[in-house]
Amino acid sequence: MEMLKYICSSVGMTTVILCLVILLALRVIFKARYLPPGPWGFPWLGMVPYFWLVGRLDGVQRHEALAHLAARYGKVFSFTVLGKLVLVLSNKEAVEEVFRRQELNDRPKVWIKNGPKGEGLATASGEAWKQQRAFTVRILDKFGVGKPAFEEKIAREARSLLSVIAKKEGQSFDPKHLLMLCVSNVITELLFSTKHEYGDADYMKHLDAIREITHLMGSSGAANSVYLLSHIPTPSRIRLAELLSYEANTIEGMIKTHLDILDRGNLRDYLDEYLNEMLSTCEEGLQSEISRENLNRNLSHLFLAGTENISTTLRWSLLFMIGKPDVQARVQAELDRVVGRERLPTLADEPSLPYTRATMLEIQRAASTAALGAAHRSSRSFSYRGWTIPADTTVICNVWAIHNDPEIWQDPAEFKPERFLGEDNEIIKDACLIPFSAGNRVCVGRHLARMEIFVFFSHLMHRFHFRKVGNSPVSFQGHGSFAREPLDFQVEVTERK
Ligand code: HEM
Repeated sequence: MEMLKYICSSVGMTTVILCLVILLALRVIFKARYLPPGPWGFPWLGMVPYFWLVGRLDGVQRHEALAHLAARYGKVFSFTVLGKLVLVLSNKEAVEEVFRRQELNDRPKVWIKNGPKGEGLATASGEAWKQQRAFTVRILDKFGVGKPAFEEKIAREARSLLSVIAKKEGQSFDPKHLLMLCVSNVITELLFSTKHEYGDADYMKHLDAIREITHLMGSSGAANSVYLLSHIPTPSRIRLAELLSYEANTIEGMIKTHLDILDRGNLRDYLDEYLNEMLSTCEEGLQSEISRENLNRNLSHLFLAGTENISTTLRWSLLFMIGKPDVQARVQAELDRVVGRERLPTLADEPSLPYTRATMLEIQRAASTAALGAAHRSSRSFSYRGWTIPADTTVICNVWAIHNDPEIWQDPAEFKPERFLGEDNEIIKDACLIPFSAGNRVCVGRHLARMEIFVFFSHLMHRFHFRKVGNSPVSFQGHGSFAREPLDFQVEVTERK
């Protein structure tokens, strides 16, 4: 009784609160001893105010802010955001080692209120991810994606692009939509056996929606992984849900058409293969994650990733070429010497084109289109370099920081293809390049991406000379961390004879 009275008195209450605060502080300090170093941040909010302030006041992008923190706290550091622990890897070896671990195979849970249901390959975790990944790798392999036989499909698109650009001689134009369309035709043919014409205004709107989805996904970021916050109807979240529903409905239309005419003896594309697999597991009475529920999102992720990342890399490539005319001239001189003017370049020429290859590697380094990769989540606690990383930690690979690390690259802000060439003009194989991330969830489309970048870039350089419009200097400023893209720009072309 006396004890209770003491606790209720103001002195007692202050003592109890003080003890609780000390215990809490000790717990935080004790836990932090086992974590990689990092900034403390505010209670619960963690580093949110910091990112918000440097973003709003100084225009610093998320990947740049994380690179500044890495310079201070180390290439493996941690902090909290909205009560969640975040581990940031800014070192290639660390990414390769950590992302190889089974407990890092998951993605953070993301809630999009009123968004489409189901889990696609890029966002799924656990068994849903494992099965969809294995299925996708098998089907891409079956269709020869990334293998020499697939080259002609890409080259056909590249030739169509060349004829459209040839008509633009004498005018300035923004290459964004043209590049998106030719790249998207490669992936839509693979997924749905469909293609689109260059003048198709409705499809252009669809491609613009895809770009907007990518940017809104990136900007809504961490808040979408906190259930209560993700349900606050901000204008960008409402817009994102609208766009995702529109996109899911478009894909649903394709699924229905495919189902109506499905011929299980003649599977034409990825969607046919998926439907066939679904029906087979159903007939055998097996439980599977290759399901009607996941199909729509799976197609969406492949379409989105297969269109946005490559077309953005190609936009960067044209920007670097108009900003660095000397590099463009050297690429063209090499193409002329090795390929000649009578035919277009092919993949078989690639080994004999070291400067062109080095230029493509430098484009990928300097562009870092997937600047922060895609976040992983630890499903269990794990030890790494003596630290104990708890379950439910978000783990990020800062691709941009690795590609701009002054300890690895001399003058990282400079565009210099030579950095990828050895003394005998051979490509330096073990360069610290990681555009597709690493480990078990490494980009599933990387072979296709490398092939497309070579075919489209070499065709464009072989056929046209690209130059900037006007006298102002070309800006290599990028924006966005989820899909880092250049600011809009215009080009002019001259056909090379
Ligand atoms: C320049 C082009 C590309 C870049 C820079 C790129 C980059 C990346 C990165 C950094 C990741 C995250 C890997 C991780 O979680 O650690 C990723 C995942 C992914 N990419 Fe790509 N990508 C490109 C092209 C493509 C293409 C053409 C496709 C479609 C075939 C594709 C489909 C995917 C998918 C589905 C995932 C999720 C894989 C998973 O979660 O298991 N990407 N990509």
